Amino acid sequence: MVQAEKTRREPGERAGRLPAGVSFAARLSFDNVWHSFDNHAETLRGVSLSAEPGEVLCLLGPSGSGKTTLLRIAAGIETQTRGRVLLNDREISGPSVFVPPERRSIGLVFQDFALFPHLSILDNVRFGLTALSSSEAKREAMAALVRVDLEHHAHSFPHILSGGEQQRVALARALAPRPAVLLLDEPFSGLDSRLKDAVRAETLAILRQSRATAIVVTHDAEEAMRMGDRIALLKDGRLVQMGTAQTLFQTPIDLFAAGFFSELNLFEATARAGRVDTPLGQFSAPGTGDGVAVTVAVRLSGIEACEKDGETEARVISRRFLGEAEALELAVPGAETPVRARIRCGVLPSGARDIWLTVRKSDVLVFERRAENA
Ligand SMILES: Nc1ncnc2c1ncn2[C@@H]1O[C@H](COP(=O)(O)OP(=O)(O)OP(=O)(O)O)[C@@H](O)[C@H]1O
Repeated sequence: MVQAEKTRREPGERAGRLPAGVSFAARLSFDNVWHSFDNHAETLRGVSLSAEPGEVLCLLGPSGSGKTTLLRIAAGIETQTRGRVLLNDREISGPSVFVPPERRSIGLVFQDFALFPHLSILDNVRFGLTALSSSEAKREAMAALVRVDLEHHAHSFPHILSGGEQQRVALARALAPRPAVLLLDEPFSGLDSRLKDAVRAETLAILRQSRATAIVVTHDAEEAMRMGDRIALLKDGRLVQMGTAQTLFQTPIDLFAAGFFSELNLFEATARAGRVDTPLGQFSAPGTGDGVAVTVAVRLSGIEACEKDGETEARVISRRFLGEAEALELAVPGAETPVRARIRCGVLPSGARDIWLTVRKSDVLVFERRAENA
């Protein structure tokens, strides 16, 4: 299966061969959206966000944070309890408006692809093209299959296709009606990890070419960073932070956001004169008042280790080989629990025991301790 995937063209090549955009991209906005299932706690609590025309927006968050529910509300297969959904400033769902799913120009790709096993690939893709004549629907479906490079499988049945190919059929089916917005719910979660990177890159290329606005649900921060023009991070039904991957990674709004993007060592400290002391050294905490309790988060990847000339002494407790990197557990004077570090392989000689650490300042984040961070 993997071999066959490799013989295809690169995604970028496809863009040159086929006609450009197929959709009129639209802005999709959620305005103060609340939701709860009958007699259950709130699933969404006042979410307001917009996906801009033509952008790929990733909805990121842990399991149960409300990502799928938000997508289903946009598609019209779930209804919010309060708030509005707008497509290009036109309300498609609100207190007195409900545009049915088939009239929203919004396509949906499900987690499990949801292909009909008894229909050919072509008929699967044709399925949503009910507004067209039979011959037009066939032509459009074939064009959508060409777009995902699967026209040669038009008359095959889903079971003979690899997971990656099935995902592309699902994408072709969703794109065939030329939606203004495409919603993808964990589209790569069913794929073999070796296939994932290739299918993700291809999907992104196809989305760009289609020019549809896309909202992609994922719980994987790395995937969100690879795919999203912007990322909306959700927690417990609330929008925590929204921005580019760089913004969320470099300036996370709180400890939750920081921990979602990086593995962290945490130290509790008290700010004094704009600085905080930790077992890994003293760091600046600009703007933090004297006596304020803070959590200092140090990225595992921000700790460098060497045999001499570092800033903090440490003793190696354990080392685990991870290929390009090595995971270290270290005893550091003053630290109640082992400090973890992720260093490049080969930096420390095997058998190194007493070592020195240096922390990159850009990998230190200081957050005032609040109830939810504590
Ligand atoms: N039909 C339902 N009835 C009651 N509660 C539900 C129902 N479907 C989902 N929930 C709850 O609503 C919350 C949000 O679910 P949702 O599927 O939107 O989260 P999610 O972020 O997409 O999670 P996941 O990544 O696990 O799919 C969860 O706590 C879930 O248990």
